[in-house]
Amino acid sequence: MSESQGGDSPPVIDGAFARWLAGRAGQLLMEVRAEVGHDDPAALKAAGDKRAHDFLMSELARLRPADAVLSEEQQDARGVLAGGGTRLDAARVWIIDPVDGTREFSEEGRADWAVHVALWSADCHHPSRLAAGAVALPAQHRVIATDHPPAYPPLPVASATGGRLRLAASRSRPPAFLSALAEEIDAELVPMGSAGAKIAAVISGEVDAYVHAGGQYEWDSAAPVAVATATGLHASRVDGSALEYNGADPRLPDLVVCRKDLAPRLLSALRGHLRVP
Ligand SMILES: Nc1ncnc2c1ncn2[C@@H]1O[C@H](COP(=O)(O)O)[C@@H](OP(=O)(O)O)[C@H]1O
Ligand SMILES: [Mg+2]
Repeated sequence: MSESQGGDSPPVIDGAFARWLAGRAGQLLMEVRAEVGHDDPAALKAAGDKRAHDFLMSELARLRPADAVLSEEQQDARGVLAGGGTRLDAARVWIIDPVDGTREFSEEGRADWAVHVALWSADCHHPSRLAAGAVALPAQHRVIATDHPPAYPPLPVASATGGRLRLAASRSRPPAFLSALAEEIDAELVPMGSAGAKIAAVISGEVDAYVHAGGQYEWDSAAPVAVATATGLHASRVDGSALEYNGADPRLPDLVVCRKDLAPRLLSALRGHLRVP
């Protein structure tokens, strides 16, 4: 059931639970799209955000009551949890983005938007401490998750035949240096919405890498980074340092996700574009 929406009853194992939760929120978002329509994009965005957020929050409260949650709508690290303490004292924190690629969600025909559900655990040995994660891509009819990580991506045809690399980039806010970087490594830019959809495109081998800088938050990348890492891909800050989650400040402004073979070349090229303090 690795690409399915999950079964009917909520799974006990966290990775399968993340898949179940993200898949169900995705189904709700498809219903919202059908009900509200695309005539008023702002109304559709607001309705989708609310329906998916309310569903994720109520299911997490019902099925994982002892865990904390970090989401776009609930990011205050100092907010006291039901059992006492704050998110920063919690052993387990769900990092969720009810709709990633909100703009694309509101645009008719676009499939580059996602639901993100990740679990940060103080006990996890990986530097990111992401113990589980799922990315639902409802309009692509798939959910990818850490319980059954997707296979390591094949070389995209262009790369395998010596053609240009393909770099996924934000449609609206690509890093200022990206065009120069792409030229330097002979890559073409592939504009796409949603961090989750872009990382899913790296995982499937549709593109070679996703590079972002200039602003983003933990919920934009936690779930897809959990899946990419479980798949065996490289995921780091653009300076090569580790991605860390559940910080007091949820800003996590940059990242690069790519195949392991490409990481040294991409990080070396990126170094030339980073401002050294
Ligand atoms: N410069 C920036 N500052 C803050 N958030 C940014 C950003 N660039 C991208 N993001 C966020 O990262 C996600 C993917 O962006 P993009 O589609 O442009 O690649 C979006 O999340 P949301 O859709 O959840 O708001 C977007 O808001
Ligand atoms: Mg987002």
